[in-house]
Amino acid sequence: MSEDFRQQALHYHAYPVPGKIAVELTKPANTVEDLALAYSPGVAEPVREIAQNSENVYKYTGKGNMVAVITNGTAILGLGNLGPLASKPVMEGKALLFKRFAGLDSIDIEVKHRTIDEFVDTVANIADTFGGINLEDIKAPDCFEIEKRLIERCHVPVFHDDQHGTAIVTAAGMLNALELQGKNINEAVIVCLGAGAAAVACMELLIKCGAQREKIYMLDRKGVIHTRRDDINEYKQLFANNTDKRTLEDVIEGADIFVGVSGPDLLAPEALKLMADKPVVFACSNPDPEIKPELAHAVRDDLIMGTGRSDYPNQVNNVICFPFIFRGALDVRASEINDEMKLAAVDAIRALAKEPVPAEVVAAAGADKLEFGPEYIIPKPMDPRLLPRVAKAVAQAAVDSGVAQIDMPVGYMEAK
Ligand SMILES: NC(=O)C1=CN([C@@H]2O[C@H](COP(=O)(O)OP(=O)(O)OC[C@H]3O[C@@H](n4cnc5c(N)ncnc54)[C@H](OP(=O)(O)O)[C@@H]3O)[C@@H](O)[C@H]2O)C=CC1
Ligand SMILES: CC(=O)C(=O)O
Ligand SMILES: [Mg+2]
Repeated sequence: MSEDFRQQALHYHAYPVPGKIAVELTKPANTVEDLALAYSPGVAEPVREIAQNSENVYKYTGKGNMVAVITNGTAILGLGNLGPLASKPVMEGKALLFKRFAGLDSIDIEVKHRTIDEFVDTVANIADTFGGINLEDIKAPDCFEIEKRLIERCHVPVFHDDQHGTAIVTAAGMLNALELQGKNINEAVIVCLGAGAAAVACMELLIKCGAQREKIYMLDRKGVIHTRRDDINEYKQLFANNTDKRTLEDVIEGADIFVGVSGPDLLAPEALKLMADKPVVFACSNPDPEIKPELAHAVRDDLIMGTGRSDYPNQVNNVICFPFIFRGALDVRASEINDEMKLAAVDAIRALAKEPVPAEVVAAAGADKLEFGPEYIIPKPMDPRLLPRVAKAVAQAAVDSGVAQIDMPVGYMEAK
């Protein structure tokens, strides 16, 4: 990152007011009459209504349009465990994206805790305040247990974005990229560098989309995860491959797919050269990918490449999912975000990439043209069609799979 860009980023966050989000009022609060309605005595009326029937909270408060972004700061992007306070700009960033792309109000909550029990208790005890809980940047394996226990305890959808948001976008982009490369996910040999939150969820969803578990080679800091290792947790164990291969160089030879959800600059150009013809390389580590696109393209001209960043083509980043999946889930008051909803999001994102792109999106992307192909496998985050398409598909899937607690709103997303 250049010094100039670093200064720009710091300036953006500091001015004209510190941070990226604030609270806005939705009702007038100017006169004595306004205050009598907003506060005492008027506020007592919705209190009584909600106390009588808890569903009224959706009628009289902002709960149904509010998502909490909650973290402990243990896996901030690819920067690692820098603690709750340092994670705040990222969490405010997620809140900004919820509002900008899906009109959802969102607040960041950074939790200091000693044990998993303490974190789960903290979140479960405040969960009813919100329409949904977006867990963010919590390291593996803790994130798996935390999410499972919160889903059991909370009455609103709980979704760990780094797992499922990333997996949905990766699957959508991957299926499109493979189609362009003339390859089939069922036969693809897959290397996944990283064995944490994003890695495990991405590989599980690719398997649901047709990938074969035994053709996946997952690696952590110690190398390939294989059946003779005795130092792996139960989540890595699911990907223990019965192989003699031990290093990235061993497994990447002849591989069709590389998914990087690990850290910066971990894929050497020499290793990339060993992949099969027409490979797909998603170097998703943020802010610095496993290999820079310019380096990758310099050594191969037959690859399709994606990164997590906005400033390269093919941004494989959970921003293309989380605002829209929560919009759909909240609008039918889904009790959870299930596999049917996740797969509906994959299909909707995939399909949109194949449609002609509106001129304003092309302009906002700073591109001359955007057309389904190696440099455009996935929609741009600022594509306004993502909201109606993904939210509607997700809401419909929630209704069809029986987790929606209200009917699909009449004409839902049709005007958009
Ligand atoms: N583009 C996107 O939308 C997203 C990108 N990401 C990126 O993915 C990365 C991981 O995030 P997340 O899964 O949440 O974090 P976790 O902490 O849960 O997992 C990190 C994983 O990366 C592995 N790893 C770290 N360094 C190396 C290395 N040198 N060699 C091999 N493996 C390594 C760790 O290995 P070990 O288990 O041995 O510690 C661990 O398995 C981050 O860079 C993040 O920015 C994450 C979510 C979304
Ligand atoms: C994009 C994101 O959520 C991450 O890198 O952690
Ligand atoms: Mg994240």
